[in-house]
Amino acid sequence: MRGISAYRLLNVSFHRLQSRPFSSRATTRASRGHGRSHEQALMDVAKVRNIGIMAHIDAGKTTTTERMLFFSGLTRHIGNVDRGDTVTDYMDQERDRGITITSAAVTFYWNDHKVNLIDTPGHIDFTVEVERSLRVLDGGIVVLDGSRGVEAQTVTVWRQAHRYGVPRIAYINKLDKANADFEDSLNSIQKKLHILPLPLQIPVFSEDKICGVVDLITMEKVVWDRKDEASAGPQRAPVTKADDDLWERSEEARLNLIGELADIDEEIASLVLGDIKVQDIPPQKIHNAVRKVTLDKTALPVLCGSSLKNIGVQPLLDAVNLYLPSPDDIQHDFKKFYKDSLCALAFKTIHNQQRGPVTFLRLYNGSLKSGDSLHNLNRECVEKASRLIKVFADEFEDIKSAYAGDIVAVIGLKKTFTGDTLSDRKHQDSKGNYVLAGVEVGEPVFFCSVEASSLTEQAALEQALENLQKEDPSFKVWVDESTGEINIGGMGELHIEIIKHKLVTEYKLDPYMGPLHVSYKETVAASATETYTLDQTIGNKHHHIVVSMTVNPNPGKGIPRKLELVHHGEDNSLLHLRQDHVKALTEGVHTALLQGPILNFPVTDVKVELHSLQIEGRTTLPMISAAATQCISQALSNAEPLLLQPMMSVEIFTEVERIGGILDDLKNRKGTIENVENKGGAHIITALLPLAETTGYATNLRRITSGQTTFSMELLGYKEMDPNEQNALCEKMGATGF
Ligand SMILES: Nc1nc2c(ncn2[C@@H]2O[C@H](COP(=O)(O)OP(=O)(O)OP(=O)(O)O)[C@@H](O)[C@H]2O)c(=O)[nH]1
Repeated sequence: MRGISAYRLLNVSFHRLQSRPFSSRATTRASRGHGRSHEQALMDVAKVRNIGIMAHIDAGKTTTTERMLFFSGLTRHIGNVDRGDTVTDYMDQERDRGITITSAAVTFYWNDHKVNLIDTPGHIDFTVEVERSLRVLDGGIVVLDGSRGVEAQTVTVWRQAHRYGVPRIAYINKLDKANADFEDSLNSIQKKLHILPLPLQIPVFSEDKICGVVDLITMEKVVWDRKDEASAGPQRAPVTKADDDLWERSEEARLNLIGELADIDEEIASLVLGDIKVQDIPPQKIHNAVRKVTLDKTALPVLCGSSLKNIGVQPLLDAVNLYLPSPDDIQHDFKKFYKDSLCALAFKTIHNQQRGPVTFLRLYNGSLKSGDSLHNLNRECVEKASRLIKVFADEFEDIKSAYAGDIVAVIGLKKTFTGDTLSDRKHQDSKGNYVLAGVEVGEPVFFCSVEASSLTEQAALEQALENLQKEDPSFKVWVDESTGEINIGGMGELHIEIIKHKLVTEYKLDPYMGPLHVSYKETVAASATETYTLDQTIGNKHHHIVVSMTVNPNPGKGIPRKLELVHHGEDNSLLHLRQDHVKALTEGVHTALLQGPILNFPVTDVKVELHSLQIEGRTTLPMISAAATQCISQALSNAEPLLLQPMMSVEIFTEVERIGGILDDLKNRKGTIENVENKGGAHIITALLPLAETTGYATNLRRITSGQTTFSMELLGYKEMDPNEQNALCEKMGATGF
C-alpha cells in the first residue's frame, strides 16, 4: 500500500493525468469571448498569448488558474481545491475541473486577448510534462508561495524555462498568510534564480490582512473591497499623501523601479536624465520598458496577491497581455523552410476511450483546416485531421480552422506521437532540417514487470500499454528477452502507480504488477581491448569476420554516438571502411551496451575505439553487427565494470522540533546531509539520497512529522556505487531472480 499512500499525499498532481469522455455539459462555461468573435481573434496573432504557469507543488497554481478562468468569464463558479466532503467528491471535482488543465491547454479571453493556458504540472515524476509544455509556450508565470519564497521545484522549472528561452513574470501568492513576507520572497528570487526581481506592485494591508496592491506604474491603490464576492472587480484610486506610510513606501518602491529600469532600458534612462520628473514618466513608457526587459530576460517583473482571497489575479492577467510575448515576438529559424505551408508540433496526446487519440498541436506556420491531410515528417506517413477542437473549460468545441501561433486539439491522428512535426506538404532534406526538435525525455528510473491476469486480457493489456506510451513519452514498455516478461518503466514511484491506476480504471484491466525496481546503470573503470573472430557457416554461406575494438571509461559523457577510428602505423585500412559497415558496427556496439555484464543494466559513460575490421569473402550487415556486439560484450566484462545508482536531491521544509527525526531517517537511508538552513522560521534541510532508498519516503516523512512537513525531490544524476553496496545488491538481485 506504500505507493497508494504516496499518491494520496500528492493527489493534487494526480488529477492532471486523468482523461475522461468528452462532455457536452455547459454547466461551468459562461461567455467565451466578451462579444469578440472567436475566429476573428484567431487571426490576430499579436493578441494571442500561449502561456504556462510554473510553480513548486502547492504554491497555488490551480487556485490561481481557477480565478483566471472565473474572472475571464469562462467559468461561472470558482473551483476550490480544498472543498469536497469525501475523497470521492474531491476526486470527482478535481477530475471535472481538472480536465481543462489535463487537456494540456485551455483557452480564455482577457481584454481582447486570447490566452491559451498550457498546463505545467509541478511534481518531479512529471518533469517531462513540463518539458513538453515549455517546448510550445511563449511565456510563463512563475507562482511563488509568499511564505516560502523560491522553493526547490521552482528552481527546477526555472532552469527548464531558461533552457527553452521562455520569457517570464513572477507572482508572489499567499500574501494573506501570517508568515508571508514579500521582501523575503523578492530576496529569494535574486539569490536562488539569479535574476533581478522588478516589483511592479507592493501589497496593501488593512488590519494586518492583505486587501490589495499598489500599482507602482500608475501609482494607484488597487483594492478588493468585497473579498467574499469574487465577482466584484478591484477598485482603483490614486495613492495620496493621506495614505501616510503606504504613500512613502509606494514612492520609494516606484523610484526603485524607475531606477532599475533606467539601468537596463535606454528610453527610461534618457527620460530620467531629461527634463521630465520621475513622477511624470507616462505609464505607457514604463510598460514598454517592462515588456522589453521581460522579453530580453534581463529582469523579472514581480506581481503579488492572494489567489485564495481573490486578490491580485486581474492585474496578473493584465500583465500577461502587457508584458508576455505574442507568437509573433518569437523568432523561429525553422519557419523559413516552411514558407507558407503548415508547420505544427504535436506536444501531447490523450487517449479518449470513445474518440481514440486526441492530439494537441502548436501551430508555428501556415494554417490548418478540419479534414486536412497531414504529413508526419518524423514517421513519414500521412494522416487525416478529421476534427479540429478548441478546449473551453470542460468542453471541447469543433472549429473549422487554426492559424500560426495557435494551439488546437485534433482528432484522427492515430500514428502521431508527442514530439512529431506535422505539415500539409512533404518536406524533406538530407539534414532533417524540417523536423522540429522534439521533447527531451530522460531514461526511466523505476521499472517493474506487468502480466495480464488471463490470456484473454493479454491483447487488451498490450493495446492499453501502447496507448499509454503514446500519451506519455516518459513511460517506457519493453520485453525482457531472457524471461519474455513485459517491463514498464517510469520516472518515479508515483508515475508507475498512476499507470497502474489507469490500467485498472480506464482500461478495466486487472494486471499483476511485479515489485518496483530501481533502474541502475553500468559503466567501466578501466580500458579493455578485445579481438573477436566470427567464423561460421550458415546454410551454404561462410562468414569470416575479425573485429578489434577497445572500450574506455568516459565519465559523464553518456552513450557513444559514433565509433572512434584508430589508425595504427602504416595500416590505413580504416580510411577505406564502407559507411554501411561502420553503421552496422555502431548498431552492434549499441546492442551490446543495452545490457551490461553485471546485472544487465544499460551501459553508459564509455567510448569505443575501432582498431580493425577484416572480412573474408562475402558477409551480411547483420553478421557484422553481431560480431561487434560479441566483441564489445567481452571487452566490457574485462574493463572492470561497475554499477551506477541514481541519486536524488531532496529539500525538506520543516519545524525545528522535527529536524532530529528527519536527519536520523535520512542517515538510515544512506543519505548525505548537505545543509540545514533557517529561513524566516521555517527550516530547510537539503540532502542527497540514493533513489533506491526513497521508496515510501513521502509516507514515512508524514508519519515521523505528523504530516507537518513538505519536501521535493529531483533526480540529480548517477553516482558510482560503493563496492560493498554493489555486492549486496548483486546478491539481492540474484536472490530475487534477476
Ligand atoms: N492561504 C492561502 N492558501 C492558498 C492560496 N492559494 C492557494 N492556497 C492553498 O494552497 C494549497 C495548494 O493550492 P493549489 O492551488 O492546489 O496549488 P498548486 O500549486 O496547484 O499545487 P499542485 O497542483 O500540487 O502543484 C491549497 O490548500 C490552497 O487552498 C493563497 O493565496 N492563500
